[in-house]
Amino acid sequence: MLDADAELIDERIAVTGDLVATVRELMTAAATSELAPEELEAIRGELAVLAARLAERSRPTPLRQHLDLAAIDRVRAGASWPLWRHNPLAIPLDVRVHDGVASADLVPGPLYEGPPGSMHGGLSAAVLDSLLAVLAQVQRRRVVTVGLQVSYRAAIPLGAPVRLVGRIVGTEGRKTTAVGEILLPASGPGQPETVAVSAEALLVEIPGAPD
Ligand SMILES: CCCCC/C=C\C/C=C\C/C=C\C/C=C\CCCC(=O)SCCNC(=O)CCNC(=O)[C@H](O)C(C)(C)COP(=O)(O)OP(=O)(O)OC[C@H]1O[C@@H](n2cnc3c(N)ncnc32)[C@H](O)[C@@H]1OP(=O)(O)O
Repeated sequence: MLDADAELIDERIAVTGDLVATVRELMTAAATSELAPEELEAIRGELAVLAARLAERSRPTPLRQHLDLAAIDRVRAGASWPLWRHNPLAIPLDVRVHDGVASADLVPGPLYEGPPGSMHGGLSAAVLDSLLAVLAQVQRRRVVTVGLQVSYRAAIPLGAPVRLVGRIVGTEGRKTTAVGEILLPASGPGQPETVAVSAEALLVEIPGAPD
């Protein structure tokens, strides 16, 4: 690949990431705005114009940054992995892997609501699945999830920080078992974090290099 092509791809990845981050802000603003209905209708018209403009040239699926062998090396050297940066429907996570433990910080926003005031269980499952799949992929295994068992132990309030952690507990042939947790902050100094959600994933290696 020519340097100029690589630069263009890097620029597209960066600019689309920023665009999608702004779209996420827009999604929250649209869902929660209490402006007058006429104003909402006017804004909808302006946004429809922008959506059509973006769609003038498009690809079939979202832009995706590849967690390929080179990116895996960077993550193993301490860089975080910006998971789901380019898909506004997914919850973005900056995943770090240190000493075999994957972690990410998250503040559940208003759009993550399931039961009133707390995070939707399917979304909790999705973020843990993503974290554990990345962790397996960082071991240079191209995997898909074939099973995910989730236990919901405490509600996750919206707007407050939580921490995701995950580690691999077993590998047998093509199969990797990994466990993860969503942790609520300690209530005070010296207090433990509370496990709000725990999950165990069974991941199976599929042919091909990680990408
Ligand atoms: C929107 C998604 C985007 C995904 C993006 C991916 C990467 C992005 C890049 C970097 C970031 C990475 C990840 C983060 C993002 C998201 C990832 C989330 C992960 C997922 O969300 S991924 C989607 C859901 N996932 C599937 O779409 C899998 C469907 N599935 C199959 O494609 C086949 O099932 C396959 C090919 C896996 C195996 O098929 P096969 O024919 O090659 O092999 P076989 O059947 O022999 O299974 C081999 C051994 O696994 C055991 N085994 C199989 N299935 C089992 C089950 N359900 N329970 C218990 N054990 C099971 C067998 O018992 C045997 O075990 P044993 O060897 O001991 O007999």
